[in-house]
Amino acid sequence: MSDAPILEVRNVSRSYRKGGFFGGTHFKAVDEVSFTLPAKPQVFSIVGESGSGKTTLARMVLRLVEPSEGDIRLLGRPLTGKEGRINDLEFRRLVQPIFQNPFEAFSAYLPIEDYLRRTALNLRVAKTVEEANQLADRALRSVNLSLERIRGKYIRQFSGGELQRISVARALIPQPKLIVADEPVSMVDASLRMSIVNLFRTIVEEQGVSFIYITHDLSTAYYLSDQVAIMNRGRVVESGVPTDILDNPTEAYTRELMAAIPTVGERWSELEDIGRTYPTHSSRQQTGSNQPPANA
Ligand SMILES: Nc1ncnc2c1ncn2[C@@H]1O[C@H](COP(=O)(O)OP(=O)(O)OP(=O)(O)O)[C@@H](O)[C@H]1O
Repeated sequence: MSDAPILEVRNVSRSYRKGGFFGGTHFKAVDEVSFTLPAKPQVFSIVGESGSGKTTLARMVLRLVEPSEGDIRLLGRPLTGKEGRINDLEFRRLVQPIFQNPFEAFSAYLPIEDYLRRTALNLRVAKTVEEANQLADRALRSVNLSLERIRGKYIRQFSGGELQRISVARALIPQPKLIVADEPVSMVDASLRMSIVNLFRTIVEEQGVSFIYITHDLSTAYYLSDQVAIMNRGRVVESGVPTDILDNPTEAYTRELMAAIPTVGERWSELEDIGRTYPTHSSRQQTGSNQPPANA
């Protein structure tokens, strides 16, 4: 296995224009952000309020938006620029997205199995339909589904939670190194959120895939992550392991974030419940238990 970090984000900024063409000003949606995902697979969460720059940062890592300044490297190789840039096909095999709305991730007119097969063939990780079927089935099985179970079905025949699990399966088809998940559970029924979040953890541990988990939800970030970065107005204001950051926030903004979210009372009592029912990732590491909660 290569020792190169999976991802290095170095002093990355993205500017946009605000206001009219005449008299408008530029502002930085992302302002000199740096972080590293080491070679060892992990979940890195980026947490912040709406407008803090999380999606812009995710889109730069996904190469959907060009940084105005700075440098992003995947496995030591630049994502942008001319020298040694990873080509598009290779990039899409290495890095896969999961978006907020699973209903927008698939065509309404194509049976899901066709979509998954096409993903395998387009990414050239399968040469034949038979191989594509095998890859799709393997990916579906890792999210507790199978090709058999989705055969002939269209998106309207699935719930949001099932469809988001299929989005995870789609992302797993090329066996990527990194999945960038932007608010992946915010549109999923609350009762199913933990099962999807637990799935991410299992995928990290069993398949060696790293995750960037973008969320405004501190409780799932705390539970799931190896590292957390708190974003405010385009900047990372605090980062580290979740117990250090969220149990002893040093930044006023982090404390505000914990206090200002409208559902905060429920959130943090929910977190205490999570702690009781589901040990956090770091407490699991301490006890050596790797088991997801029985009811997740
Ligand atoms: N293409 C764009 N043109 C102009 N401004 C933009 C563009 N994309 C994002 N912005 C602005 O950049 C800032 C950060 O937006 P971004 O979507 O990255 O934040 P976010 O933290 O992901 O918020 P949310 O959770 O609401 O998606 C916002 O002020 C947004 O309006």
